Amino acid sequence: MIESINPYNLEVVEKFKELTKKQIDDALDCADKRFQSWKKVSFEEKAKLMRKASQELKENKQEYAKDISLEMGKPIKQAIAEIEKCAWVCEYYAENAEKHLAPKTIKTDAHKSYVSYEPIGVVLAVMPWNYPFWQVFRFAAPALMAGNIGVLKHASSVMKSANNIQKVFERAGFPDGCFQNLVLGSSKIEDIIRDSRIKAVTLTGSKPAGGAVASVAGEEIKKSVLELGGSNALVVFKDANIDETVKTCVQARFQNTGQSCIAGKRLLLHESLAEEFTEKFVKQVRELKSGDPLDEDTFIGTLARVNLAEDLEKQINESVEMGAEVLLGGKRSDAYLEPTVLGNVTPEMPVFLEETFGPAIGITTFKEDREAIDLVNMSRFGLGVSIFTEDLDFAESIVPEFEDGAVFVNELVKSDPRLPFGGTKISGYGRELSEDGIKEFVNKKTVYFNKY
Ligand SMILES: NC(=O)c1ccc[n+]([C@@H]2O[C@H](COP(=O)([O-])OP(=O)(O)OC[C@H]3O[C@@H](n4cnc5c(N)ncnc54)[C@H](O)[C@@H]3O)[C@@H](O)[C@H]2O)c1
Ligand SMILES: O=CCCC(=O)O
Repeated sequence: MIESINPYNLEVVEKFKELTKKQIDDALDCADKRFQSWKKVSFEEKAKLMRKASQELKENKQEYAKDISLEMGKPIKQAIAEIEKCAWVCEYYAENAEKHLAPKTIKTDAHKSYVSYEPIGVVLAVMPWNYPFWQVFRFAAPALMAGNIGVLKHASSVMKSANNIQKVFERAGFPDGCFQNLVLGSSKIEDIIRDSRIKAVTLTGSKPAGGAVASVAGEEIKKSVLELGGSNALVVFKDANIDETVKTCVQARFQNTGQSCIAGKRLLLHESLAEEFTEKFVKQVRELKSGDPLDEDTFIGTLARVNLAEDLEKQINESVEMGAEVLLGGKRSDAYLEPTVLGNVTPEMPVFLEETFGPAIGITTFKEDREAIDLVNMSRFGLGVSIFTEDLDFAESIVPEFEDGAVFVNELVKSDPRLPFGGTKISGYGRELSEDGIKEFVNKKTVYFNKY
């Protein structure tokens, strides 16, 4: 059985029976058969269904959000915002997919030559628990609009949300088999990737999971997209607007109780403003309200599982043993970890070197701009970086210096359906969202006409 456990009170939310071999086979058959008809459906018809999915999400956001909060401890207001963002991505692709995938004429010596973007078939999505709806919708909306079929292997701890996502597409009127949730543990993934009915795989999650999935896909010569972890830096240069930057950095680190791949996890402060900034930052973090995720006023919930809070506590304790100073928090109770701020953090410490997936941040100071850039690039991760300065020309001049998939100036790194999203280095490869995202799982077919 697969279990969802409420991390706030440790009660079982629901149990789910894993699919049998025969049920998996039937689901893949259904998906494969559906592809034969779905690939011929017009953009207009697909867009109509995708807009219905958006409507369904908006009309029932409370119901879906409550299950997210119960399964992984996300504060309810943030869970509702997640559902609203899913509605947005559905609308975005309903509106733009046809434009993104319009054939592209290329002038050559041919009578006519162009590239057409065609669906490839059934795509497996292996997804994490931190944004149980959003991670899936940002794959599913473009995939379905491109004419592909989606099968989902979600994190075991959010299986109710996974079933709810299938329900959204069913309620919207998508034909059977367009999108199915497979109730499975990760040990079954290898066989599914190797199945000839699966044409490609996308994984959002950790490096070990990404490596395991990509190796199998590689052996089978199947396309993969990996959206993995991050350890984004928040770099505050000496001329930054301190009050605005403090607010943005608190959001960047502590929203979703710190469980976001693109959260700002390393705070790099110019030494000239470090004292004032740290004082204001710690004050605002202290004011964040922890509590029951179902309470509208709660901003910090629990982590999604007790072991995740234990892992983070260990990273904090080891960093403290190496010389970091606890400026706030640091204590854990079951899946709850106090919002934590550490000072005197150096690059050898776990909170700098590793990804910290929860409400904790380490502060490191720098003297020279070059030193800040080097500290950012020192990370093995490369998802994104936020830089804060009033001098936009300076900001623009250093953008090429960063090795990350995204640079945000005076803003936290965030995902937006209109912009490509993805990383470099061990944060993965490929892009989601925007035109780049929808073009990951299509056959870019070269068409060439000669005329005798
Ligand atoms: N880049 C992004 O967009 C992004 C977004 C969210 C989370 N993440 C990352 O995800 C991690 C947290 O999520 P998580 O704990 O659910 O990650 P995880 O890697 O443990 O799990 C992600 C998914 O992969 C599956 N999985 C795990 N091990 C596997 C294996 N060996 N073979 C096949 N499948 C396997 C899981 O069952 C789950 O469905 C963090 O590192 C975070 O940064 C990245
Ligand atoms: O966890 C990573 C993705 C979060 C987001 O897209 O906002």
